[in-house]
Amino acid sequence: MTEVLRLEHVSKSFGEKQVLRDINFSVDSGEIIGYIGSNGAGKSTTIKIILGLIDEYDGDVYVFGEKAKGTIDYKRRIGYVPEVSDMYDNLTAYEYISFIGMLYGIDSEKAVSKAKEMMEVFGISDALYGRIHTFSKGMRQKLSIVTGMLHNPDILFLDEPLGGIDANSVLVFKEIMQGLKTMGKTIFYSSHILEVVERLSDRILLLNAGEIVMDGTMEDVRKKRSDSTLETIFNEVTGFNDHKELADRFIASFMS
Ligand SMILES: Nc1ncnc2c1ncn2[C@@H]1O[C@H](COP(=O)(O)OP(=O)(O)OP(=O)(O)O)[C@@H](O)[C@H]1O
Repeated sequence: MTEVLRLEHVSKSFGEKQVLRDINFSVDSGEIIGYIGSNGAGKSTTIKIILGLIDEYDGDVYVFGEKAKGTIDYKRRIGYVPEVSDMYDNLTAYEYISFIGMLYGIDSEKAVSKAKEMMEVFGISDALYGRIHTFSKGMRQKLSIVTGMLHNPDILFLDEPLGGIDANSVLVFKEIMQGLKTMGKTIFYSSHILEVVERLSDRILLLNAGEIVMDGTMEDVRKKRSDSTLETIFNEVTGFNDHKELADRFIASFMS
């Protein structure tokens, strides 16, 4: 196995607020990493640092063995499906795909024909000439998955990729992930849908308040904890067991 990603002592603050504290981990090629944590734990920030979208941070990030800061070469080998896609809404899907293809040096016709087939799989190829601002949330997300993979990346970063995606397409998506894994692709996957994370991941990294508090395979994790699902383990590790009281409080607030 070849190491494709390493974070050493990565810390990040926004103003006074420290978001990441001394993050250390490495990832080998072909691994599927489930990166989980509560809202605001710092998952997207970590991914953006790795991708070079945030460049002010402490510590070091190595991608494909090279220090990431100031380098852009590795970006061609990386795919990114962001949590919220920043698309050019006035473009048609066709135009957007051609544009993304161009950024990656893929001929426009080739990019569109590849993307059209991928869109067919997700049942949205009819929208190829539609303007993106007319797309539903799920359609946008599917287009984002298509464009994130168009250039056949070696590592794929998926930040909550299933938002708005229908149950049938989720099944297809899970099979795609398994297929990519068989091909030796590396997948770094962040999601709150723990049932999917549990099923897909070789390894779980759990981020709590900016620190990695768990790093292991599902088997390792289960051995250490008596609970059997990732959801209960997540609740336990993040010290969360008052959901009933919180729900009662929430209801009481608007009833008063
Ligand atoms: N550009 C920014 N400026 C200031 N604060 C930021 C910025 N980006 C993120 N933060 C803060 O950093 C913290 C971590 O945010 P991040 O988006 O990484 O969390 P996350 O784990 O991905 O959360 P979620 O599960 O809700 O998507 C949050 O408190 C957020 O408000």
